[in-house]
Amino acid sequence: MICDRTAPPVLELDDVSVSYGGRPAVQHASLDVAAGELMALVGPSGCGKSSLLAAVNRMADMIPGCRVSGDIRIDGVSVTGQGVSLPLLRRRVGMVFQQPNPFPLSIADNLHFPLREHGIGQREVREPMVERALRDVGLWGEVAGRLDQSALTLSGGQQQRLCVARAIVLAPEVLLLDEPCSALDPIATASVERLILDLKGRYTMLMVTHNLAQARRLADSVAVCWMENGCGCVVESGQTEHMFTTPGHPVTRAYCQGLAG
Ligand SMILES: Nc1ncnc2c1ncn2[C@@H]1O[C@H](COP(=O)(O)OP(=O)(O)OP(=O)(O)O)[C@@H](O)[C@H]1O
Repeated sequence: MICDRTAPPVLELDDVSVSYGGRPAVQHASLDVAAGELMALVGPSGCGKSSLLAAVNRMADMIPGCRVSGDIRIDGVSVTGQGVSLPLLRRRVGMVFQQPNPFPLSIADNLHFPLREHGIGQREVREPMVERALRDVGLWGEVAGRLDQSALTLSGGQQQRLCVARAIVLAPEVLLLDEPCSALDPIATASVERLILDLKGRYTMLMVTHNLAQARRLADSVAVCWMENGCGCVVESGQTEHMFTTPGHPVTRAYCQGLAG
């Protein structure tokens, strides 16, 4: 599947603001991510990129003093209200963090664990799901003979690909990636970038990156966050090549050409 911009977006952020202890961090952010699209969220440090990701999967709910307003919809249904099941939301929205963070369990159990947590109790049902996820991230050939070994014995790039496998084993509708390569060396970065390219079209992804060249290499679309009046905002979003070659906003022009930020 190629990303389909004619269909209604899978992920919508509609006038989203996030504050901590009453202090605004990001205000009035609106974004649409189409089915199968990879959108890169770029911008200087502190302009609220991670806060927006935390609003989508409601990790923000766990941060004392953090308040999110506006609406976030997945497949047209709001995920911001009181009645939303957070376990179900976490199943629908996978997340990969900057630092590879496999559980201190075996390679296989890193994937069995979330499946068990979400009620898939029978090992014989889980096993093919685990294998499929490991194949999807290109790890199966590397780990098939050592599934019982600790995940911590894997290299950094393998650990991050395992974390992607853990995020997709539950077949989420949306995948959030928070600087997924920034803690990796160039070789591991290349392997994770190849994986992200491979997942494009199959998952709807929102990825924070500081690496503009990476955003240009990987993303279908780019949203630029910026600080205005001491608070983060999204100044412009659009298709990647347009954002790098003919952006509409002077901030985008300066940032994407490396003149600011
Ligand atoms: N748990 C928190 N408590 C208080 N303030 C926070 C918290 N998390 C983030 N902030 C503040 O919110 C603002 C936005 O931070 P956020 O981490 O979302 O920005 P970012 O663009 O992702 O930055 P970076 O690129 O450095 O990761 C910053 O001023 C930050 O200090």
